Amino acid sequence: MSQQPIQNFYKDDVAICYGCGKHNADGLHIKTFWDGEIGRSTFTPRPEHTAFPGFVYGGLIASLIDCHSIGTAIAAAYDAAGRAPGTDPEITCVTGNLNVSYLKPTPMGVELVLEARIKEMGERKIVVTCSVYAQDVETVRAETVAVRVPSRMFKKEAD
Ligand SMILES: CCCCCCCCCCCC(=O)SCCNC(=O)CCNC(=O)[C@H](O)C(C)(C)COP(=O)(O)OP(=O)(O)OC[C@H]1O[C@@H](n2cnc3c(N)ncnc32)[C@H](O)[C@@H]1OP(=O)(O)O
Repeated sequence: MSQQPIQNFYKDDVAICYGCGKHNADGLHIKTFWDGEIGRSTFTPRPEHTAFPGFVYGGLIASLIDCHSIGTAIAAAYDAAGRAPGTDPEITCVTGNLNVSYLKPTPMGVELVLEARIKEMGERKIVVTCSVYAQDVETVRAETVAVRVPSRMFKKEAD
């Protein structure tokens, strides 16, 4: 298991994503630990992340899956290239498609565990599956299409 989350290797000037940017003070700070096979993440929803009494808002869960799956895709792509994360040329992805199935209501008050796996590793398209567990019960399952893009896509025109 990597000691550092892949998000620690995102360049400082672009690390402002609401879901996973280390420089977004109001963000969720989602962290992805890749062990060569599975991307793991944990998150404990806060009271403001409630949908209805006792259960987690689905949009929050989709956000967790989104950034964790993109992080898993990026970490796996560095692995597939035989390179350490953060080495140049930088590998960057965005979400092309995010498909989420809510299998059961997800309870508040417990740590959620996310496990993501690579289903397909293409030149540009990386398909990632992700399950969310609450106390070992799978409550959500998703499939994400991560698309590799040039890192300049993250820069503003003026930069
Ligand atoms: C490290 C620092 C990071 C730092 C930054 C950290 C980022 C955290 C990211 C959080 C995640 C987000 O929320 S990202 C924000 C939300 N997402 C976006 O805004 C993306 C908006 N969409 C786009 O920009 C574009 O549509 C792209 C880049 C996704 C694709 O456009 P394109 O570049 O023209 O792609 P194209 O050549 O047609 O296709 C390339 C391959 O991807 C597939 N593909 C393309 N689009 C899709 C799609 N929507 N759904 C399924 N599959 C698709 C194609 O079938 C093809 O597969 P094949 O033929 O190769 O097999």
